[in-house]
Amino acid sequence: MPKESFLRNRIKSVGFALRGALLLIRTEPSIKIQVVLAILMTAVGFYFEISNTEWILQVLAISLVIGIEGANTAIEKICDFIHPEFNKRIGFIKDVSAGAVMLVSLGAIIVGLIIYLPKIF
Ligand SMILES: Nc1ncnc2c1ncn2[C@@H]1O[C@H](COP(=O)(O)OP(=O)(O)OP(=O)(O)O)[C@@H](O)[C@H]1O
Repeated sequence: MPKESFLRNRIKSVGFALRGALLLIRTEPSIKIQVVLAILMTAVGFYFEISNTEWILQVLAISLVIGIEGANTAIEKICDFIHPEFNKRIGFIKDVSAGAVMLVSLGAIIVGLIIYLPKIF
């Protein structure tokens, strides 16, 4: 059987990734909230006419939070699949994964404060 072309494989992978992103948005409440916040912050960015550098930082902060939240969801699903029962080590893995989301979220909040506080006050 002939090997599929490199380009065809890449296009397929993008399709799978898009399906994953849509699944996340449709099924995960935390991702839904973050997407709503991302849309809100984009509107706020237009309202305050933030600079190109500020847009870059805001887009990076938002995509980092949503991306890490997606990875956290995947880790939680793996944990639930391999060990649905209570287990101390599974609890540790889930806590660490949630902690990673909290750390990038804190960073994103600080970026937001640095951008918008001087514009508000
Ligand atoms: N199988 C388990 N064994 C031990 N502790 C668990 C287990 N499942 C969950 N926990 C504990 O409960 C916490 C929440 O886990 P859960 O899977 O409900 O994540 P969540 O943050 O509520 O998920 P979501 O992102 O869907 O809101 C974990 O961080 C962990 O401390």
